[in-house]
Amino acid sequence: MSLKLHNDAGETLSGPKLVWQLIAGYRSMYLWAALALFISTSFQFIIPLIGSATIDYVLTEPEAGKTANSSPLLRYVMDLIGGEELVSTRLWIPLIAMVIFAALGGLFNYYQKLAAAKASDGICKRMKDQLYDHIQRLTNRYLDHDTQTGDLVQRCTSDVETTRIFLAAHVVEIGRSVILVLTVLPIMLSMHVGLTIASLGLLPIIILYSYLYIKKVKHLFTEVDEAEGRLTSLVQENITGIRVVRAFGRHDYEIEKFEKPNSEYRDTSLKLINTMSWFWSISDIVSLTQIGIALIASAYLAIQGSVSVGTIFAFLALINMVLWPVRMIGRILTDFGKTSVALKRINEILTQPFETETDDISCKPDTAAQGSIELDQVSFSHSSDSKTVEDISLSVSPGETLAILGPSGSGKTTLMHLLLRFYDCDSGTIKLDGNDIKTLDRSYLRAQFGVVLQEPFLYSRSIRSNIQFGVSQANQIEIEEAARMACIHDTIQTFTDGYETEIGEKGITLSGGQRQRVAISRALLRNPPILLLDDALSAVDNETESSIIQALQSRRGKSTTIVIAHRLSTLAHADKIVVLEGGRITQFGTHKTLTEEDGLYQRLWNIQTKLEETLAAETQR
Ligand SMILES: Nc1ncnc2c1ncn2[C@@H]1O[C@H](COP(=O)(O)OP(=O)(O)OP(=O)(O)O)[C@@H](O)[C@H]1O
Repeated sequence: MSLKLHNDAGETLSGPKLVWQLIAGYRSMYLWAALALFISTSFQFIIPLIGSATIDYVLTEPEAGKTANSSPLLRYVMDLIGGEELVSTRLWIPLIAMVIFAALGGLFNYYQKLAAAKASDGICKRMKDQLYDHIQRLTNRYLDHDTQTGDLVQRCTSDVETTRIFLAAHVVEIGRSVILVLTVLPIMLSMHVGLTIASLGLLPIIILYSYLYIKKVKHLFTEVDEAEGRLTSLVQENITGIRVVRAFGRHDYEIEKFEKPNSEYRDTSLKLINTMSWFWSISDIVSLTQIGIALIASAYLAIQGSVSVGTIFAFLALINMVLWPVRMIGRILTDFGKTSVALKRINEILTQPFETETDDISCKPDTAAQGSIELDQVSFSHSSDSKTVEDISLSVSPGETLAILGPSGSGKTTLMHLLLRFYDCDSGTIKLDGNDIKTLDRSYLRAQFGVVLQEPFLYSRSIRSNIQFGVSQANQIEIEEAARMACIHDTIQTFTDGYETEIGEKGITLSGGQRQRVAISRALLRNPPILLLDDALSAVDNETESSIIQALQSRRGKSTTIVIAHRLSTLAHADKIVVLEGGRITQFGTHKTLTEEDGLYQRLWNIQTKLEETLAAETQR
């Protein structure tokens, strides 16, 4: 059952509606917990009443007026445990009765807590699953511009935990408070109306005060949560970039940079603690005043002889039973304030549109693509300032190799992202096998590509599971074949654990070139109709580069290949070469035609061949 925490207008629900929606699917479990709570609370009531009845009918001298002023309820309780004649000779009866009721109360309390914990853990697991699932499907625009990784992590962990604590400890506690107030009140009223008013008169004030106070300070919970989110993001970024910090000797700068959000977090936390301390102190003063008033009123009525000692004993025990949960209402409201802020932040993610939200799929072929690609007047901008790629038209036939060259920032990677529909082009069309990719199912579309991104990301898992990432059922022979083509098989064999070698945080660190080659193996293992290599050989040496190119050429005709590179040696073999400058195609041809044509390609060719000649001459000397 999926979680829906907002109304039709997309606003996060609030108050009881939010809690009701949150516990959807687990309401019956909470009902059982509430029932257990009710039974456990009832047993708790009986204990002081047994004590009071024993005081009034057995322990107090039966002077005129005293037992006569005892309440009918205590009379009933005394009869229930056997009557004063029996109890006066067997004082252990009330004692055993109290122990039995306490034990039964404890047992039901245990069940109540277990049911609430199961429900809260279940709700939060569902919430985390849903968040994780949703994050996988968010649009690239949202991930690029509207959020930070650390903040996302905080929402999925700390905010969910805040919710869990509230659900485990407080949802049933609200029930307890309501049950207590609703049951204790008639019991007290049945015993003595005046003393009840004196004992509970401040209760509405405490409840109203708690409600208004928490409402007023709720914004502080948001501030603390946001400050924590900023801090988490900074820590996450810093740990990821720790080598850069060290290489540039920027520890002091980074420590100083950390100081500000860290201080902000401390200051907002302190502000919240200070505000809440005031809240608790004032609520304590009112509660203690309430007990004081009850004590004075009891003493006055006892001196007058209008209430029995047992009634006073019962009242004092019952006031404590009610005041504690009423004071808990303050804590519940506080935690509910925190939880509703956390849920709002969680809901912000859950209400983000999926990247597939506006898809209008009219075409989902059953077979793999042939691999023909056609771009017709494609334009796209990352921001409203300028176009990232403009008016791009080109075509690649199945099995052909297209190379893209261009200065940094000219839009090469963006073009690749458009092919994969990480973004949709603003105008123009991209077709795969004659079908507009906007009409194709995204997972079908992406399954047609083997991609090596510019910064290949590898998981902290074994080399095998990294290569196997896109084809989990691939066997050892297929994995090794892909690794051989990417010229990484021999290197893997030198590792003690071979393909089982753990990489990343859990194991060895691969060099940049090795990472690229593992990523190429991963892409090749899919045997994709289209292979996209974005600067995928930039970190490998010339010799390995030429071996990989040879291996790729041996696959010629099997896949359409699109290669982005800065080194002309990587591009020269391509069937077609496109030169991209400032987001536009400025040259188009083959290596031969472009070396003869005035332009960027020729200039780079001249520089690179001259460099190679100089190097060769230097080596001969
Ligand atoms: N997610 C993004 N949000 C905003 N702008 C972006 C984003 N990605 C890229 N850009 C901008 O788009 C332009 C083209 O970037 P792109 O990565 O496509 O260039 P490139 O030709 O692949 O560069 P390089 O050769 O350095 O990899 C750059 O000006 C870059 O700043």
